[in-house]
Amino acid sequence: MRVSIKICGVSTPEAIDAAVAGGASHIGFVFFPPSPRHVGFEQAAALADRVPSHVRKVGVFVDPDDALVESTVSAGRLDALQLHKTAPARAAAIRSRTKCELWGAVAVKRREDLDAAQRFRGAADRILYDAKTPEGAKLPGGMGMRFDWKLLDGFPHPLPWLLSGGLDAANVADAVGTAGARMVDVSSGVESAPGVKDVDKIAAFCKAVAQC
Ligand SMILES: O=C(O)c1ccccc1NCC(=O)[C@H](O)[C@H](O)COP(=O)(O)O
Repeated sequence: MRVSIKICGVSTPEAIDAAVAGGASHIGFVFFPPSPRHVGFEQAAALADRVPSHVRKVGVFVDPDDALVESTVSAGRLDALQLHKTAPARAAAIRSRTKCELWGAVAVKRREDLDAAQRFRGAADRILYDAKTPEGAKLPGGMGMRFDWKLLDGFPHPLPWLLSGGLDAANVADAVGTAGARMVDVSSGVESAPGVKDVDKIAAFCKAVAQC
């Protein structure tokens, strides 16, 4: 069965073109100013114009307020919202208000961290399992950190889900096989420097996923 791909933290037309050429189903725009991948409203609008309609646009947020969500959904013509560090009740409210597909990010280091996924039942449409970044880290994602993929093996997922955290062309086949993922997300693993997407790495990642 085909494994779907989200290329996250895209901020240039070249990276969009590479993701689309590689067969990505989703492209992520980060709306979080401390991130090297942050895009503003006008930039998001211009990038969105470049994304063909069969590829879904995902806004990535850290516990956003309503004003930010509304402005970016409109500017980036977003199809889905990926919320980090956001309580399930708040996620449900944003989902109800925007009518966008809602993805709840679950930060994982130990097995008990997976309990958070259950709390998104009824509040989200999909779970993104991502590596938990260290206490006090500037970013809750996009840091190239992995977690133990074996934690997901046999886990009773409450919702459709995707695997994230420290993936790259060299390890994605192992990750998919170990976790049983049908969808993967990558950011720093297809970059040459923080926030700088590398079109060759995007192509290599997509090729590696296609061979899973
Ligand atoms: O990527 C960011 O800068 C970011 C900032 C704030 C919240 C989330 C962020 N990224 C979330 C993602 O979906 C990343 O793709 C995911 O964490 C995996 O990143 P990486 O380990 O670098 O592949």
